[in-house]
Amino acid sequence: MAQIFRTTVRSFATTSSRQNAIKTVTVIGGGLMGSGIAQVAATTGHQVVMVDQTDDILGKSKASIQKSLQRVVKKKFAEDPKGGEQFVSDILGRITTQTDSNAAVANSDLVIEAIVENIDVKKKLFSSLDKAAPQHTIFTSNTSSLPIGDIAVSTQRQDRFGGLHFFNPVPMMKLLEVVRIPATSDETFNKLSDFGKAMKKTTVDCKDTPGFIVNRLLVPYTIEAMRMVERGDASFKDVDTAMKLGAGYPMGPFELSDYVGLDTMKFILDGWAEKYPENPLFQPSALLNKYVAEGKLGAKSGEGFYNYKKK
Ligand SMILES: C[C@H](O)CC(=O)SCCNC(=O)CCNC(=O)[C@H](O)C(C)(C)COP(=O)(O)OP(=O)(O)OC[C@H]1O[C@@H](n2cnc3c(N)ncnc32)[C@H](O)[C@@H]1OP(=O)(O)O
Ligand SMILES: NC(=O)c1ccc[n+]([C@@H]2O[C@H](COP(=O)([O-])OP(=O)(O)OC[C@H]3O[C@@H](n4cnc5c(N)ncnc54)[C@H](O)[C@@H]3O)[C@@H](O)[C@H]2O)c1
Repeated sequence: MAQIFRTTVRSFATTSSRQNAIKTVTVIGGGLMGSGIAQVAATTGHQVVMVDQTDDILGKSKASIQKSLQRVVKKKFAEDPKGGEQFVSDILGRITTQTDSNAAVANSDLVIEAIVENIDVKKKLFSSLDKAAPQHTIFTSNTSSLPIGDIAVSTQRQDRFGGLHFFNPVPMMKLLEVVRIPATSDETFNKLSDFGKAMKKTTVDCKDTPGFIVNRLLVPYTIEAMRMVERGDASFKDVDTAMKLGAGYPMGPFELSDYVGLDTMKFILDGWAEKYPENPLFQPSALLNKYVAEGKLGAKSGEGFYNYKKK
C-alpha cells in the first residue's frame, strides 16, 4: 500500500512538475487561431506574449479575445457581473503584445507559431527565432497541412521541435493534436502533452504524417462529399442534413468547409496533391475550385455554399 502511495505521489510529482515546465508562452500570429490559442493559454494561467505584424492587427486580436471571453462570462458569471469583470481583466492581464518576434521569445518556455500557411515564411521565422530564443525554449507549429519536419529543418533545435495542432474555434474544441518528428526528444514530447493537458485539452499523439489524424480523415471526407454533389448524386444541403442527423456531426461537410474557409480547404488539398500525386484521395475537386475562383470562400467572404450576408 505504502509502495503504491509512494509511486502515485512520485508520478503525480513528475507530471505536476512537468506541467509547471511551461509557464510563459509566445504565440506568433494573432489571427483566428493565434488569438484563440492565446486566450486559452491565458485562461489556464500561462503568461502569454502575442505577436503579429502591426499594433493595429494586435488590437483586433485582443478585441476578438475580449468578445469570446464575454460569451464565457455570460454563462459562468450570469449572477456575478463583478466576478465576470475580474475574470476577463485577469485573463487579459496575462496577455501582452509585441510586433518584434525575436524580442517576444526572450523569456519564453514555448513558442506556438500560428502565422500564414506558407512553408517559406514559417521557415524564415523559425530560423530567426532560433538565434533569439533561449536554449530551453520549445518551438511548435500549428500548421494544418505542412510537414512539421520540413519546418523544423530551419533550426538547430529539432529535438525541441514539435507540432501543436489546435481546432477552430479554439476555446470550444476540446482536442489538441501533439505531433512529434523523429528528432523530437521524449522530454519535449512529454512537456508538450502536459502543456496541452494544462490547457484543459484532451491530447492525442500524432506522427508527422499529412493532416496528422483529424485533417487526414476530415479533408478526404469533405472532398468526397463535394464529388458526390459533382456527380449529381445529392444536393449539398441534403448531404449536410444527412451527416448531421445520420452521423451526429455538429456541422455537415459543406457547412464545415464554409466555416474553415474554401480557400483553406483548397490550399490544403492542392499542397497534398502536389506532394503525394499518387494518392487518389488528394485529387482536386472541380466544385471546390469553381467556388474559390468565384471568390466564394465561405463565412469570411459572406458567401460559400451558403449565404452569410445579412439581408
Ligand atoms: C482546418 C484546421 O486545421 C482544423 C480545424 O480546425 S477543422 C474544424 C474543426 N471545427 C469543427 O469541426 C467545428 C464543428 N462545429 C461545432 O463544434 C459547433 O458548430 C460550434 C462549437 C462551432 C458552434 O456551435 P453552435 O451550437 O453551432 O453555435 P453557438 O450556439 O453559436 O455556440 C455554441 C456554444 O459555443 C460557444 N462558442 C462558440 N464559439 C465560441 C468562441 N469563439 N469563444 C467562446 N465561446 C464560443 C457559444 O457561446 C455557445 O455556448 P452555449 O451553448 O454554452 O451558449
Ligand atoms: N483556420 C483554421 O481553421 C485553422 C485550424 C488549425 C490550424 N490552422 C493553421 O493555423 C495557422 C494560422 O491560421 P489562421 O486561420 O489563424 O490564419 P489568420 O490569417 O487568421 O492569421 C494569421 C496571422 O498571422 C499574421 N502573420 C503573418 N505572417 C506573420 C509573421 N511573419 N509574423 C507575425 N505574424 C504574422 C497575420 O498578420 C495574421 O494576423 C495556419 O498555419 C493554419 O494552417 C488554421
